[in-house]
Amino acid sequence: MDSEKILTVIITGAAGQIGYSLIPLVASGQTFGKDVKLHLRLLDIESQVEKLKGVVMETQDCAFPLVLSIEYGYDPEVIFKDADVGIFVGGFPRLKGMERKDLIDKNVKIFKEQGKALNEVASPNCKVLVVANPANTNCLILSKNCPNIPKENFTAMTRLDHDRALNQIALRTESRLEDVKNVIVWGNHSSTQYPDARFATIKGESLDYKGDEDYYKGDFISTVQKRGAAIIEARGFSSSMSAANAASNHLRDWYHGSEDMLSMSILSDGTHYDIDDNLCFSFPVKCTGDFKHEVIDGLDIDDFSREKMNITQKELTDERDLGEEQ
Ligand SMILES: NC(=O)c1ccc[n+]([C@@H]2O[C@H](COP(=O)([O-])OP(=O)(O)OC[C@H]3O[C@@H](n4cnc5c(N)ncnc54)[C@H](O)[C@@H]3O)[C@@H](O)[C@H]2O)c1
Ligand SMILES: O=C(O)C[C@H](O)C(=O)O
Repeated sequence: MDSEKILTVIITGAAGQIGYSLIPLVASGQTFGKDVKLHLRLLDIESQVEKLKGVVMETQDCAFPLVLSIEYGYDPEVIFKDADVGIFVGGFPRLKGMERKDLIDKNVKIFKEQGKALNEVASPNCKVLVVANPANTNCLILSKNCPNIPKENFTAMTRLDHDRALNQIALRTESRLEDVKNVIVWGNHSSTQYPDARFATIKGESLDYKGDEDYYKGDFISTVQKRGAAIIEARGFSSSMSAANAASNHLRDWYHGSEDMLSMSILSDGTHYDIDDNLCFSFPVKCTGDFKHEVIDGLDIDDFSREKMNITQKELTDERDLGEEQ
């Protein structure tokens, strides 16, 4: 008989909006499967522990059969113990009037401290997904402070942008979402990202990119780039249901593997698409199962795309340099 599969999964920022949508996806088995039992470890800051307690009570009341135990608290060295998977949702939010630099300053401190705790107490095979913004730079900082865990175990979330791009193409071409494949989001999870529809397919046939080039080089890109801001404008809060869904999709496909071309932000090593090393950059990837992924190399990069990739690379380089000043 196979031994029971058990994962210890930590979620930071668990008292927040995304946490509230993400916990049921993970705990119900939608993320890792119905045959994987879970120890849930939930972290938030000290002032939010009472709220987190309420979230824990609700999670208990869902009576999820897969959940073996739940622990919660505000000390990363306690909560990160033996973690197999870390989902980093908690961070300092951008407040009115804050510059990007202020946001990076605040989050560098958090991700340095959490990286050190992860390094000390998590499983050395721990797999990481960073959601909290600035997600790519937070992920880079986390990994730099966590030398015991291999670099390929660190990812940041551009899956929401990827899923947004799929949806825009389905709407534009009046296709079913399940028929649209092979979009790519390059670069940063920010308004400089480059959503690239050149290789997209519908029911296995190439998208008519050339026939609608003005749209795919124009409104398509800006709609996906600005979708997060449009949701904040409409809802008064940043995306949380769709962000939690994307986090779950990212982890599901990373764990189980997928036939699809997906977008994941990973730590660059300088060998893919002339992107510098030492950045957390979103690439087209193939997930091969058991938390393994490979960059899909060899796609043609035309002048238009290179220009877009350079813009987002420059932003990531600037963010990294700002972070390193701390
Ligand atoms: N990558 C993406 O696609 C994507 C999409 C949507 C939102 N986001 C980002 O995800 C993050 C969370 O969004 P939300 O809507 O859940 O925000 P939220 O403000 O509702 O929740 C964030 C939670 O994090 C907690 N927190 C703050 N500092 C912490 C720390 N040091 N340790 C642990 N917890 C801490 C807060 O107390 C709060 O409970 C934000 O940074 C947001 O910008 C990313
Ligand atoms: O929180 C934000 O700034 C937006 C969020 O990252 C999103 O893409 O919805």
